[in-house]
Amino acid sequence: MRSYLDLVVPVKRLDRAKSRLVGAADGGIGDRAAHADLVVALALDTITAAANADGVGDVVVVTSDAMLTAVLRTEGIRCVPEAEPGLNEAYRHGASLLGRHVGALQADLPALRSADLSAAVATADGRRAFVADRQGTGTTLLIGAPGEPLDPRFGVGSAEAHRASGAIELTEDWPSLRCDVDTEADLAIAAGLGLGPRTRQRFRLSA
Ligand SMILES: Nc1nc2c(ncn2[C@@H]2O[C@H](COP(=O)(O)OP(=O)(O)OP(=O)(O)O)[C@@H](O)[C@H]2O)c(=O)[nH]1
Ligand SMILES: C=C(OP(=O)(O)O)C(=O)O
Repeated sequence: MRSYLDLVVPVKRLDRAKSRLVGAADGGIGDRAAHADLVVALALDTITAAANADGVGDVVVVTSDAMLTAVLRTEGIRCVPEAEPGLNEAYRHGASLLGRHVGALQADLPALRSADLSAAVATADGRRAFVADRQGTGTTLLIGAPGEPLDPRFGVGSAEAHRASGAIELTEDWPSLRCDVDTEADLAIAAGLGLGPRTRQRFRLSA
């Protein structure tokens, strides 16, 4: 019987997160509250789709942001503070709190469809595996092998780093799982795929 995959989703403090998206929120540039709301919306749409995916068990968000923690907890989402700063540190900390089969999911996938994530989990089939972002250089999902350390290698060039770590690259066409949003252009592409409801409300469509 295949085990459920528990997921760690990290989110930076809202005043520092998604700096390349400043100005994309409905309030435009200079509206820090609107930017924070957009980051929360991206995370909520990602986490909601992830939590509803077949094959996914628990989801834990690692963040040291008090406002984000309050909002996510209202939605019934488990949050824990960072033990130390840094993205891979956040993944390792979250993984240490979960079961024996753990994955790492980026929090900026606002077009994520549960079916794409389920298909990736099923295709990995218990092997250490990853899904590259749309550009092919970054990573949106890393799945650890059951009982093995997650060993996250996120950051610039993480697709190659995960390949080098022995993770199998999952190459199927799952556009919603590959569409991380770093820039306003990425958001427009995600909008073409179909944004989750919170992000749709917050994104100031400039076109
Ligand atoms: N908890 C935690 N999450 C992080 C950290 N660094 C990045 N993340 C999260 O990891 C995901 C991918 O990071 P990036 O795409 O680089 O996002 P970002 O750093 O917020 O965006 P930029 O400021 O534009 O570089 C996002 O969901 C971030 O919130 C960190 O130090 N701690
Ligand atoms: C940290 C990463 O994300 P991004 O490219 O979105 O910064 C990554 O892909 O490893």
